[in-house]
Formats: sequence, C-alpha cells, structure tokens
Amino acid sequence: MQEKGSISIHTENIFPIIKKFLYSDHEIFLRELVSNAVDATQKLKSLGQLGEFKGELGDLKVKVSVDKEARTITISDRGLGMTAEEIKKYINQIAFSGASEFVEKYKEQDAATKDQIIGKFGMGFYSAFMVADNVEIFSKSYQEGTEAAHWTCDGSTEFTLETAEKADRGTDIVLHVAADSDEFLEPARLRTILNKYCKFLPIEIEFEGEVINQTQPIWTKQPAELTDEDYVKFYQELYPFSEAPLFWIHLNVDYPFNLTGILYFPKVKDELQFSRNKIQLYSRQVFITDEVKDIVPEFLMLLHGVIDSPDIPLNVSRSFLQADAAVKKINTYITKKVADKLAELYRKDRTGFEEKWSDVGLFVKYGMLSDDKFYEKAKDFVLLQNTAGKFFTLSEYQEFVQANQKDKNEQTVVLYTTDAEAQHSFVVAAQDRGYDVLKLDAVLDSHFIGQLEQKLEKVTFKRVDADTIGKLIEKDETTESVLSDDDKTKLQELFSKAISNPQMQVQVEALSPQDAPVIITVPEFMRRMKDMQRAGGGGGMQMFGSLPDSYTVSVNANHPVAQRVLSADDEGSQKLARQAFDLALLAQGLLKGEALTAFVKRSADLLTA
Ligand SMILES: Nc1ncnc2c1ncn2[C@@H]1O[C@H](COP(=O)(O)OP(=O)(O)OP(=O)(O)O)[C@@H](O)[C@H]1O
Repeated sequence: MQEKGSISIHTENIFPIIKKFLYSDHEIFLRELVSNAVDATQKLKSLGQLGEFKGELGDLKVKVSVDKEARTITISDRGLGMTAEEIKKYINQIAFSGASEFVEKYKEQDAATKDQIIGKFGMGFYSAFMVADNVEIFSKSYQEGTEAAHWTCDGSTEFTLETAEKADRGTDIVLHVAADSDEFLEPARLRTILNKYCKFLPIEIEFEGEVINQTQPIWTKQPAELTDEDYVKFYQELYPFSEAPLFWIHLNVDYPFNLTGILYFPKVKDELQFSRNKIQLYSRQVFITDEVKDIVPEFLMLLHGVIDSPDIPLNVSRSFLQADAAVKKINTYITKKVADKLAELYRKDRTGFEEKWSDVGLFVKYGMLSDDKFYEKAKDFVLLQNTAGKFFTLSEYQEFVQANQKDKNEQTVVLYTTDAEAQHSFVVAAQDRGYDVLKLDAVLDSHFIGQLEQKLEKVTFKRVDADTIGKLIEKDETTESVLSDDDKTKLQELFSKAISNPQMQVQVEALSPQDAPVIITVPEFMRRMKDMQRAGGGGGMQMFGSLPDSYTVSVNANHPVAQRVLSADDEGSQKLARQAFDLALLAQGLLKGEALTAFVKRSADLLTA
C-alpha cells in the first residue's frame, strides 16, 4: 500500500522561509531530532512503568550515524514508535502546525525582533529541512500487531506514506543532506553539535560507537548525594581550564514553577573575565542557549553554571520574555536563593567569608546596587575592610566609629581611601587623630558609597584627602590662628603668586603646628562628579564634562614655615612657599615632570644653603 498526500497547511512556502531565516542556527536540527528520539524513548519507559507496555525495554540508546558516501544522517531510537496513522497525525499535522506557527509569528514581528525569534524557536521535526532536501521516517510502533511505516517528504508539501519492513520497534529518521549543507556530513562537526546540545540528555546517545552524554548530570541529583568534589568536577567539565569556583548554590524548586540548576561563584581575576564563562540554559536537560539575559537577573550574570527549566518560554521574543510572569518569578527566586546562600556562608563561617570577600564583594555590591530586595538581605552581611585589614559589617562599623567620628551635626563621617599607598600621608594624619580609615578601592565602590549614604541615616563618606583633617570631621572646637588677619592675607597672596595656577584654590587655615605646612585636598563633591564621569556615567554628568580637576591648597597658619615665608625677603619667600607647596604636591602624588626636577634641585640647594 502506498499513499500520497498533501500536507494540509495554509502557508505554501514554509520551507524556503524556514531555510532562509534559520540560517545562522541550522545546527539545531540535530538537537530537535535527538530530543524527539529521547522523548519517544522516555515515553516508552513511562508506559513500561504504568504496565501499558509489557515487552522488554532492552538497549534504549539513541544512535546517531553519518554516511558520507550516501550523504545521509540517521537518528535511530527504540522508543515508542509511530504507526502510519500516527505519522499522519503527529508529523503531517502537529509538527506542521508548529512550523506554520513559527512562520505566522515570524511575519508579525518587526525586523529587530525577528532575529531573536529565529534563534529561540524550537522548530521541532521540520527543522530537518534546514539541512536535508529529503527526509525519510521508518517507524514501528511498540503496540502489538501494528505494521511499520515509511514516510518520505522532499521538503514540498507533498509526502508519501507506505508500509515497510522494520523488525525492531522505534523510529529511524534518515536525512538526505542537501548540497549546501555538506558541513553536516563531517563527523567532527556532528560531534561538536552533539556535545553542545545533547551532552546531558537523559537517555544515552551513541555516536561513532561512543556514548557522548551524561544521562544524570549532577543538577538532577539531590545535594545530599553529592560531594564538593562532584561540584568542582562538574564545573571543570562545563568550563575546562578554569580555576575552581569559590562556592555554589544548588537550585531546586518544583512549585510554582519548575527549575533546577547549579550556580557557581567564580574566582574573578579581573573585570574582563566576568562574562567569559556563561550560565547555560537547559530545558529538560537539552541545551538551549547561553544567552540568559532577561532570564537571570542582570547582576547574577557574573555567576556561572546551569539552569534547567521547562517553564521558561523559549519560542518567544525577548521583549515578551521580560514581561513573562514565569520569568519574573524565576528571577525573584534565584535572587533570594543567592542572598540566602551568602547569608548562610556568613553566618556559618565568618572567617571563610572574609577570606572570599575580595571575590564575592564585587558581586554582592553589584547586587545591592541593582536590586532593592537583594540590598535588604545583603545589608546584614556586606563587609567593609579598613586599612588595617579588619572586616566589619555595616552596623559593626557604625558602632565602631561613632564615638570618635561624629561631627558637630551628629553626622557620622566615614573616612575612606581609594589608594592607601598614594593617599598615605592623609591616612596617617587621620589615624593620628584616632580616626579609622576604610579601604574602598574596588570597581563599584564609588557607586556603593553613594548608595550607603542614601540608605544609612546620618552617615557621610569622605575620602581622607577631601579636606584638611580638622574639616574632614568638623567638631565644635576650633584651632586659633597665631597670625593676624593682615598676615593671613599676605600669606595667601605670597602662596598664590608662588603657585600661580588657577586650578589651585589657596586658602590660609589655622591647623595644628604638627600638621603639614601646606596640604592639598580634593573636594569630595567635585571629585565624585569627576569619578562618575570617568566611569562613564554619561547622561546628566555630561554637564561636568569640561570641569578641570579642582584642588584646594590649605596653607597652615600655625606652622613655623608660615612665619618664615612672611619674614623672608621676596625671593626667599617665593622659594620657601614653592618648596612647601611642592611637598604638598608630593604627598598627593601630583608632583611630576619639570616641577619634580625643579623640586629636587631646589631641595639640594636648600640642603647646602
Ligand atoms: N522519534 C520519534 N518517535 C516517536 N514520535 C515522534 C518522533 N519524532 C517526532 N515524533 C512525534 O511527532 C511530533 C511532532 O514532533 P515535533 O518535533 O515537530 O514537535 P514536538 O516534539 O511536539 O515539539 P517541539 O517543537 O518541542 O520539538 C511529536 O510530538 C511526536 O509525537
């Protein structure tokens, strides 16, 4: 018996469209066909468990083979198989409706979203026609007394269906590879594709006599069954040549959505490494993509690992995905899990947590900055480190500095350095006053400081060199000046002349005689604006685009040098003032080039004078 028919379909020219627009993703045909074979095999196993299939399951391997001479790729399974009637129903009707749905969706979209749909649409059986100009199905149902069937189709809407000889139950899909798809006749190419998409499929896949997959990847197991080594080993399988991860989270939820996976915290050496190893997204152990943007919260993109969820809609455009309720829930769930894990690590092993802080800190701060819920959880375990290397939580630190570092307005002033080496003299000056100095020199710290100032009550952050020590934390007490007002004005003029630089605002201040004769500071507000601008803040920050660096030069009225400058002759006072100013530049790391050479020479002269 042979039957010829026409596949009922409203879109006549479906194949050219499939072929043309799925161009970049032709390789997924193999994923689609192998996962169909796996599905058919699992269905048979379930029927066995239900007692509806009483035969021997036997070897259930799915076999993929290629015959270069004959130009065929064959995917064979020993699953439940199809009768001729079922082929008509499932292949001619159902599979086609999937393909025509694709074309319909595709037509509705504008050009920008078209690209996105194309990559994401599971094309199912008909994706075979992306690489084949003729496809055959040989199938025999598991049901007793049914005949094997043979279906062929050349990619038009015409098909033939006839009875066939097939001893064993299951399905063979034979692709006759089209002339423009020769690459898929190369075993190495097929192996690469299988490795990418089928590496963790739940039924064994055999290619060239070898099983290429792990049927029970560790994310499908219970955490209690697994050791640390298992997790590290799996990480290294996913990302060969990577350093071991810091720690990981095993995700497992089945209500209100289904999701399993393992998220690893990598050891990040530099910023460039962030996105090198991406999170891989699976749907029932079939690899889908490693473009998980919108499915995983932005700040978690720094993590690595796998997420497996059949509830993530894969065949829709990005903009739809963002609005999708399931995706939103997944986002919230993952964020919560990650925060809980970090809280647990902090609680159970504070020392270990501190040791990992240089790697984890960036991630925690990124999370706090980008997600309010995460902030609320992380504020209890986010750590601050001072220049002595000691770690504090936010509340511990506030407690620690509040006796000494409250200004006259009851504001707690937190002092920090962005470079303990370069700002050394300022750090020491603060410490001499009994103040503590935090190290806030990480990538996101300038943003993090801004956030803490908003969230914490009555707390201000100032970099150690933002002002002279007395003004960094303003107290009620004032230091009296030993100079008269006239002398102060004169001193200001003498220094302005010696410095002669409009970017340097000279002011005379009554500091302690122990402080330096001249101190150059960088006002906090202006510096932050410039920092943000440098960090690419863009937008509103652009108006500061033309701002020069701005410095304040504080001349210490109570330092003996002030008296000497005032009492020296013209030349002598200029020399002294310049020397004292250069010392201040030196302390700020600003003395360079010609000015540095002149300073060295002048110093030698002064030594011999
Ligand atoms: N190897 C196979 N063995 C048994 N039935 C199969 C096999 N391949 C396909 N089928 C049947 O054909 C149907 C259509 O397959 P197709 O791949 O187009 O869509 P799907 O698997 O239902 O969905 P998806 O778009 O996710 O692949 C399947 O649902 C299944 O019933």
